[in-house]
Amino acid sequence: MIVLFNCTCAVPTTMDSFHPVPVKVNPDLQKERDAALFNPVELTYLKDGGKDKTERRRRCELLAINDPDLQHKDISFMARNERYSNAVRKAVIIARKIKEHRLTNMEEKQLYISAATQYDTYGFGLHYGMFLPALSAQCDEEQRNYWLPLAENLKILGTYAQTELGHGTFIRGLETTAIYDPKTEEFVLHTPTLSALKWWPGNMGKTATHAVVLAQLYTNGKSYGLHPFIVQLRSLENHQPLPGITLGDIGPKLGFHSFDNGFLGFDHVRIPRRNMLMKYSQVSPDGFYIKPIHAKLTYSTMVEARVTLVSDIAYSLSQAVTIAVRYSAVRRQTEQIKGVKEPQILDYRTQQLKLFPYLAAAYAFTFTSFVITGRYIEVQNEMNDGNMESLSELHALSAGLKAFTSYVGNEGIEVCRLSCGGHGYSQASGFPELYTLTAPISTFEGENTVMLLQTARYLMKCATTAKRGLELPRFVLYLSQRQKGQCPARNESDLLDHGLLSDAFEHRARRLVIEAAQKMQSNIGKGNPQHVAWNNCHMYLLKAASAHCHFYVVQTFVKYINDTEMSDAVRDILTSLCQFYALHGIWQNAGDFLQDGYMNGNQLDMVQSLVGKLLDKIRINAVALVDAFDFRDEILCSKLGKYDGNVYEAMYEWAKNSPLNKTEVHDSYNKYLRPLMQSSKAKL
Ligand SMILES: CCCCCCCC/C=C\CCC/C=C/C(=O)SCCNC(=O)CCNC(=O)[C@H](O)C(C)(C)COP(=O)(O)OP(=O)(O)OC[C@H]1O[C@@H](n2cnc3c(N)ncnc32)[C@H](O)[C@@H]1OP(=O)(O)O
Ligand SMILES: Cc1cc2nc3c(=O)[nH]c(=O)nc-3n(C[C@H](O)[C@H](O)[C@H](O)COP(=O)(O)OP(=O)(O)OC[C@H]3O[C@@H](n4cnc5c(N)ncnc54)[C@H](O)[C@@H]3O)c2cc1C
Repeated sequence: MIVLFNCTCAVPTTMDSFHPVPVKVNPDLQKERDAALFNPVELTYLKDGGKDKTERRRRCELLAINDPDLQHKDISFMARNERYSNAVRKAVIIARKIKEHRLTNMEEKQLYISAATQYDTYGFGLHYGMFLPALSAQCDEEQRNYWLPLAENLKILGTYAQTELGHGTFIRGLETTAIYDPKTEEFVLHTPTLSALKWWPGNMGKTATHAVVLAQLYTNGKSYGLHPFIVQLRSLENHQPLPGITLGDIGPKLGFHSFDNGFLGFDHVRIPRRNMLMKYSQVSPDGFYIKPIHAKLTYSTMVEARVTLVSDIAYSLSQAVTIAVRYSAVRRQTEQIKGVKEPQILDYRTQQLKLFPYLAAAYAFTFTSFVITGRYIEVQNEMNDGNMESLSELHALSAGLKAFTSYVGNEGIEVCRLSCGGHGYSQASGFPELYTLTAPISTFEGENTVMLLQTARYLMKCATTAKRGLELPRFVLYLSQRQKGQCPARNESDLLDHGLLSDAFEHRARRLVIEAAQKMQSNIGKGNPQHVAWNNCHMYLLKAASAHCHFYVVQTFVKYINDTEMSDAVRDILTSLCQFYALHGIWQNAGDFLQDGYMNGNQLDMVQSLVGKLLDKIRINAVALVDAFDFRDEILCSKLGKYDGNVYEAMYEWAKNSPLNKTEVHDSYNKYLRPLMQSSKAKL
């Protein structure tokens, strides 16, 4: 009874509709599309950066979606071994097809990969996501010329091995050592304790042949801290671990079932001196150490990854709201008037209050990801010219935004799942994979609390700089400006003003940053050492960092609408969405706006009333807003979020494919149930 589930044949698509023309669209969904006040394709073009970019994206996605070699049964029906094997099989095909389709541009490659992997992890995720970036960023020219062609042509497969069993956050505490031996001009890599085993790196358990390993460098008897080394882990002949190397898979996890997160131990493994990545720091043949121009350049791979994760979260949250909004438009529940059709659940205010904040956040985070990616490229160019001035700023911004957006994203995906009732719990909904793929973003690439505290650390320094009247970078300039007294809103229409809303978030961020700085000062004033004062002030610091990020997102949303050309209809709906994002944020954090008297009870009443009124405006356009994300069914992988809205038919077809339905009578009947029931003497 098993059928190949993902084999949806491509039906010709028109320019405006990326979706195959369905035989029958659920009438409720059609009604929503007909009633929308803007054309979603215009918003799609805007989000993609232009009509030609949308067309290019669609072409890349269709190349993968229509490829018979990439089809397989639904991963929900696969056991872990099969899933791992399928992910590796697909990764190999993807690599071949990228060449065949001549996809040389990085963006096109990524689009193709993400369409080909659908809602599973990519079998070479760490190779492309961290190994190659680490080599690009940390190799000197000679090393680049040697290693990059090998890695780019998949002659070697890599991972990024930093975290250990005993330490993930506190990387200065990592225990793996790399001791230089000038006699042989080699480093000796060693795992001195159980807690020093590398633990977690993706694709390390079974796939990788090489790793960028982060280890404590010792030369001439002195310790110089964490440095990156490229190490061969497995034979290129038979894939066996090399002598002195212990490798394995760390076992099943909450999700990431297709991924071989691994462990790795070294027993005095020797590597050539030039396997230390030497762009920023070097060890000469006689063991002389040359230090980098900035102490934290070793950490740059993580900064790049955190920037990427903001886009990843925006993408996942957009998928979640697409599923939940479409489903809420076709699902009807609870008769209100006897004999009259039950309402669409999307009409319930509570449903709107669950979904629309995350719909707005999905757009807000998408625009934020554009800005932070742009800033990353600028700073990268400065750094390539030897100017490290903005590295701290980029670290603070990327760490904070990765944490802020992933908290909201994880929470949003779970709320979307809950909003779909029982069906949200089925694998058919797509939510279990979406949730478990996105959940660890709050942990990896820097645990979220720790990341927000890094942002707070930077903000505390800025608060001191501002107090001294010295210049601050653009994104924290507001800290040197004076508080503006009370919120000037007199009526609801004032509260819809984007400038006023952005000012409110600015005021809150500045107040909370200054408050945290004062708390730190008074704690230190009481004689506490810095680290004790820091711990005592965690609750203020976390709030300050979070408020700063929230302000950054609101400000970015406002600026995007002000600075971007768009039709009046699209501007109108994005304006409402931005107002809603900001007003809902004020309503949810009312205490912060009331605490210092910036807003009063009357203004808060108006905020709440506007949140209610904006629900109506978004309600009419909700389906069009999620259609504008432009996810094909093959990418969304959800029976609840199907473009045609024929949810029940799809769920029934999907359930029939469950492996338990292969036979009418399951083996366990003859093995267990029959003996139990037939041996029983008990009378009915
Ligand atoms: C990810 C995209 C891949 C896409 C592929 C998709 C498929 C694959 C799917 C999933 C892939 C998952 C991949 C996951 C990988 C990982 O998780 S890799 C491991 C990540 N680990 C971490 O992020 C560790 C977090 N910890 C740290 O970064 C640090 O320990 C720390 C918390 C920042 C503290 O560092 P340290 O103790 O050294 O520093 P401090 O004393 O606190 O601070 C000293 C000063 O340095 C500044 N600083 C810290 N970090 C940076 C940085 N990165 N850049 C610049 N400056 C930095 C810090 O603020 C201090 O500054 P100050 O002295 O001026 O105040
Ligand atoms: C799916 C997945 C994939 C991964 N892939 C990789 C990979 O490819 N390569 C790799 O090297 N690593 C990888 N990791 C590891 C990951 O980077 C770490 O788990 C992460 O950095 C968090 O570190 P930790 O586990 O030590 O958490 P811990 O630091 O032990 O966190 C536990 C708790 O302690 C709190 N805490 C810790 N320090 C502080 C502090 N200073 N102040 C306040 N609170 C604190 C945290 O907030 C948290 O609540 C992966 C992890 C996962 C889950």
